[in-house]
Amino acid sequence: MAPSLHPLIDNGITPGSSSFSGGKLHCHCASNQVEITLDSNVAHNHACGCSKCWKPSGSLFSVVGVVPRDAVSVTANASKLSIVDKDATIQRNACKDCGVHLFGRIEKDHPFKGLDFVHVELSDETGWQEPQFAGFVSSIIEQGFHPKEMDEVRAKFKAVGLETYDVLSPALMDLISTFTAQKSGIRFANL
Ligand SMILES: N[C@@H](CCC(=O)N[C@@H](CSCO)C(=O)NCC(=O)O)C(=O)O
Ligand SMILES: [Zn+2]
Ligand SMILES: [Zn+2]
Repeated sequence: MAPSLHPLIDNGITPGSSSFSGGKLHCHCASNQVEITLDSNVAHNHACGCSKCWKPSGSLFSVVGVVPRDAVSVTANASKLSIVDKDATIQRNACKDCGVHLFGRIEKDHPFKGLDFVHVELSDETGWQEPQFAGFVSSIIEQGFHPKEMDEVRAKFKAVGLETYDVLSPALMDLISTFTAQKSGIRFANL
């Protein structure tokens, strides 16, 4: 059987709703679930093949999007959260019991500072923005995926209408490079 990319992608993509304005996320614990309330839909939602983003078991990819950090609140069982890697750019807050990542926050100077990374599959609601592209695709090889099967993975994304990149999408890479240029003193007119 072909490996699962992600449950939100394998059987085709369901478009989100432009009027949807948020909902709740829950970890996978059977009881005392960590609950996060989001007062916003996600943006830049994407499949991520990197080794750091949380993936549902059996899936090669994570699906992760961003929300303004002011739109994120922990509304139950906050004491179960712990940061996976305090040195990482994205500080991923995971449930100590089930391992699910509830939100990832950037505290250092970074183009995405102010945005939290979240996984909408942890919500029962529908209307979340659908995945827009697949990023860090080649990174799955670093986790043991066979290099010769990469064409099949990229073809599956294409078949459901998603572009694949080995870092992030051009729009996001341009944002990162613009931030880096400005930090080094470059000023662009009419941005
Ligand atoms: N090949 C590495 C890549 C790890 C990586 O750089 N991940 C990205 C994307 S995460 C969501 O898009 C990143 O920005 N990481 C910053 C961080 O994780 O703190 C690997 O697979 O590990
Ligand atoms: Zn849990
Ligand atoms: Zn990632």
